[in-house]
Amino acid sequence: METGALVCTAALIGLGLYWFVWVMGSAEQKGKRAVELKMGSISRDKVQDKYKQYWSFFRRPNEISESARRRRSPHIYEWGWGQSFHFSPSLAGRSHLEATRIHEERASDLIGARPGHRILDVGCGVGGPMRAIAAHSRSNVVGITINEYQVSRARAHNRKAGLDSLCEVVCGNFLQMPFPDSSFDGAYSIEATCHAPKLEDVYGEIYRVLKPGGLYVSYEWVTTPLYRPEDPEQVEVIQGIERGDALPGLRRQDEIAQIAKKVGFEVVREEDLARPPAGPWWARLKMGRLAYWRNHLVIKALSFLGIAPKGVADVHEMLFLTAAHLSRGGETGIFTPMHMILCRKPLDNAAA
Ligand SMILES: C=C(CC[C@@H](C)[C@H]1CC[C@H]2C3=CC[C@H]4[C@H](C)[C@@H](O)CC[C@]4(C)[C@H]3CC[C@]12C)C(C)C
Ligand SMILES: C[S@@+](CC[C@H](N)C(=O)[O-])C[C@H]1O[C@@H](n2cnc3c(N)ncnc32)[C@H](O)[C@@H]1O
Repeated sequence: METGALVCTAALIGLGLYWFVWVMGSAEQKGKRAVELKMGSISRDKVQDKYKQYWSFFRRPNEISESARRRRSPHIYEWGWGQSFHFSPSLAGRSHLEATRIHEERASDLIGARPGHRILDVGCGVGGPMRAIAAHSRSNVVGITINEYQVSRARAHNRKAGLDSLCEVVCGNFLQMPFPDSSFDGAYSIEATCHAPKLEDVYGEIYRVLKPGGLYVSYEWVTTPLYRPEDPEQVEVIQGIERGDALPGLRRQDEIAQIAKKVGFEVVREEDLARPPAGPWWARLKMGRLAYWRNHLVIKALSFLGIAPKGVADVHEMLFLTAAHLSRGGETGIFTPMHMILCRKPLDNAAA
């Protein structure tokens, strides 16, 4: 390349990086530097290995190690999406942040969280929902996540938001929770229990730690009755979602209540919150198409310059593809990430 062209290219990359890293900041925290971009709790030199391990998981799902599962959630989510790792119906005249908060407060209202209550957040991520619910209900929220990096992020965000007296975060497996029986007044899970290989295992644990009479609400990722497993195009979409989001396999909508009942819950209400008149939850993914390309180019440049760890660009590309599968699943109505189920642990009859 000629010297002039080289200088121009370098200047363009430099300007682009400056604009993105210092001017744009993250989805939720303007001014945060993209150079802080790292892959959850994975050290920078291991990102590429973990990316390969991630794909091999789909060939040998039973062999994935505990440490690999702990490290699956990438920091790209927080950087590109915000502190709440879930979808919400879009609302006319409201920002994504507002729509997200409203979707979270709805869960809090459904379980009747109030001051003095001890509420469990199953699979709490970096705590976006936990802070919204604690602030809205003034209840004490205890979150559990298997990802150590998320625990430290969630605790830091709680302190920063001045909510650390109401919010507590525990590192642990929601299939074997370190809590005594009947120790919570209510519980919720937002787009997290889809990670459990067997839903009855996590629902059984939630049932155990809830007090009799306590309510539990979950927003589940499921295929809808519109899904036709004999249609190869639809299968490609559903498998793309499962692969891209490291899921053990999506459940059918009609399986959820059966499983809840099987572990002992009474099912109070069930509703797909994505159905009209709800606005499309996937709109946010579609609207960001330009932004994906911008992020992609910057990540490529950061990797090339050695600022971002190797493998981030691969993860980003995989997420880009996943976003297309998710949007398609939403548009065709064969998939929903917000099948709401509200359950109650029956009152202890023996004690009555
Ligand atoms: C509930 C889960 C996570 C759901 C979502 C929070 C994430 C699913 C797909 C993710 C993303 C896709 C595209 C990325 C984009 C290419 C990048 O430039 C910026 C980040 C994305 C928008 C990213 C953000 C998080 C998701 C929407 C699963 C794990 C059960
Ligand atoms: C998509 S994120 C949703 C996070 C959060 N509910 C939110 O909406 O921001 C899924 C969460 O489930 C957690 N998770 C997955 N498997 C888990 C397990 N076996 N035990 C505890 N947490 C788990 C992940 O670490 C992550 O925090």
